[in-house]
Amino acid sequence: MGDLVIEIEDLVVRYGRGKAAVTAVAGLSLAVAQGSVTAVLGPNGAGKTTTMETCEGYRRPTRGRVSVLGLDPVSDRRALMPRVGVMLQEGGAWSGARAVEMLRHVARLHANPLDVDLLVQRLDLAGCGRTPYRRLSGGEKQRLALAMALVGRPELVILDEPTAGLDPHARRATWELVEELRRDGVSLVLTTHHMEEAERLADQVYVIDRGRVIAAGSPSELTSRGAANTLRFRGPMGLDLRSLLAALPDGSGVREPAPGSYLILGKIDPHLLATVTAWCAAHGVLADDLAVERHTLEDVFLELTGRELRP
Ligand SMILES: Nc1ncnc2c1ncn2[C@@H]1O[C@H](COP(=O)(O)OP(=O)(O)OP(=O)(O)O)[C@@H](O)[C@H]1O
Repeated sequence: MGDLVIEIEDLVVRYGRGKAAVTAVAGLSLAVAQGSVTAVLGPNGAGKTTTMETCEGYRRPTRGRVSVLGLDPVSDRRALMPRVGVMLQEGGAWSGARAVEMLRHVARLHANPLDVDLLVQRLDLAGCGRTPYRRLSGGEKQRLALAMALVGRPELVILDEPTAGLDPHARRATWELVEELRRDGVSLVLTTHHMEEAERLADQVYVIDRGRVIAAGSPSELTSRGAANTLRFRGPMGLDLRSLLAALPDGSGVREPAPGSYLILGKIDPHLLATVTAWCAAHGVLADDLAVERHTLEDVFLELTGRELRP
């Protein structure tokens, strides 16, 4: 691993005090290597935003240590500002200002900004360039926030759910931009609850749940841990999972993540496939859409927590 641009050690962040206190981050450690893309993947409320805000200097750790580009995000905030591009979930913009004017203003604050016109074109912001911020659509706000994070050519970019609410076209444009930045040597951290996004973009993924890291590794390390494949089928809801599990080899798992949607985890081989179809035949179940698929990060999360990544 090269130099670290972010180091978080045993971070605890609590909101409120006493009995009403909420522990949003509960002893989380992670590291971001220079020039890499790191994804922080977790369900709603896992503590992703709180962790990112601590790196951005907006929150103080209740306990633990956070270092960004070797500096303290709170006390060295001024020194870090020009070097770190931040995209918040809420955009952080002025309601009456026009989109492209805002971007030009932010560009002027930086010594060596990107070409604003090019960025506007890449993020498809030309059509709404004269629209006041408060009138932008959700997707336009997201794209503008991304442009504002990138315009100063930061060394490190922190993106909180950069593609939430974007249509597939805008999502792909964002992914391509992230890939280009990485090629240019920029370090990126992004939070997401989309496993496809983490799988496609990230060199390193931290899966977090309830304020803690529950698994970490490259996407292929994570998905090849435990089960390599997943068998899926659809059938009537509420099948007897215990009976099905009893028919399967030791080490297999059976879940019904959504009503009528079944998932079998474990060593998926021809014998197991035959066992499942035989069980279905014996129980009068016609298995629809039966498919063997590569194990995904979504499956990893389900295996580790018994819950789904997305609500
Ligand atoms: N200002 C606050 N005051 C009290 N509790 C808070 C505050 N901000 C967040 N929390 C709580 O802290 C926990 C973690 O929230 P956080 O926003 O960091 O999660 P997240 O992983 O980013 O979630 P999401 O994917 O929904 O954005 C949640 O239980 C949330 O309700």
